[in-house]
Amino acid sequence: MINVLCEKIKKLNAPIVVGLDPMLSYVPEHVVKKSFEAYGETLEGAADAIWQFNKEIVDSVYDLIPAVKPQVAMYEQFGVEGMKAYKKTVDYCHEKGLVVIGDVKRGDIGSTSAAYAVGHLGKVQVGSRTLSAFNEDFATVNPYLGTDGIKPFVDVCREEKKGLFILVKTSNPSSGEFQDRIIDGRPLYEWVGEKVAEWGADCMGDSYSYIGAVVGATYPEMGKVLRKVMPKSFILVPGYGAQGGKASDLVHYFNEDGLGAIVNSSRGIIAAYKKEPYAKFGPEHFGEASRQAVLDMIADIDGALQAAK
Ligand SMILES: O=C(O)c1cc(=O)[nH]c(=O)n1[C@@H]1O[C@H](COP(=O)(O)O)[C@@H](O)[C@H]1O
Repeated sequence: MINVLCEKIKKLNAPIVVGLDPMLSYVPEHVVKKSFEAYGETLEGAADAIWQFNKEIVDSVYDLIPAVKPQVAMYEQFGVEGMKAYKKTVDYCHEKGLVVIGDVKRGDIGSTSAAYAVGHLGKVQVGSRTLSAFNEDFATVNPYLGTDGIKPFVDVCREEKKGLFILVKTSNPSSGEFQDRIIDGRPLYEWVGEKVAEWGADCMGDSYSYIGAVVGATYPEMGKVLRKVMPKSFILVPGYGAQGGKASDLVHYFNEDGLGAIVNSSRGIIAAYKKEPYAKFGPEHFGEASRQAVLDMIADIDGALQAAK
């Protein structure tokens, strides 16, 4: 799947991923109203609203982008109905030819990680049948438990030709509390980055490992160092847009081949219609607002990469 991701990025000249993080407050009133009329003010009504919202956004942008990243928490808050909307979203994005990065941030002791890996990336044995549950192409994983928490995910990825993005340096303000602590003379995030490179070393696609990393856009100096620590790891870069990351900050996350990183924006794209300069589209045309925001993001990142050459 890492090869597919690289090919799509090259073909579209768009190293970006649209984060499908649908809070109910981002869904325009006319969409919510319709879902509530059909299902009432219930968890099912909310789940239907976020699914209808996602569908229109995906229909509006799928031809411009290689991948989407649904964030499971936004669905999970609506319980089982929300998780059904998550699964519908994953399947619909696949129908549209998109690579799906399940932002599930899992990771536990080995046996539990194995179950997470099977549920999200692999197949589960049910009597005589082998069935897919969520079936995303990549998953985000938390490495805090160490190698035996990661290995079951790597094993499933190898078997299924899927991939991981492992948290190395996160974009949030408190990420330094632990991640920047100096251990044996080096920050923890560097140790984790080195480990990601090691875990991914025998998991190579054509040019990149399918065991990738997450490094936030909000720490560009650290991103520059981590690019060198993990030269073959694809880096998922969240934090562009709503969290303040700028295109010029991101150029060092890429390798000289122009690949090696994929930049996420969630709120900046899906809630574009709520803010300038996209408010002119109005809530009725939120999909068109998202499309324009995607076009602008692609041009912004391309401009920064060209300027850095
Ligand atoms: O793993 C992630 O995707 C992630 C890691 C990180 O360090 N920071 C981060 O913001 N994310 C996710 O990326 C998305 C960012 O959303 P926006 O800030 O709206 O673009 C959310 O789904 C976060 O959960």
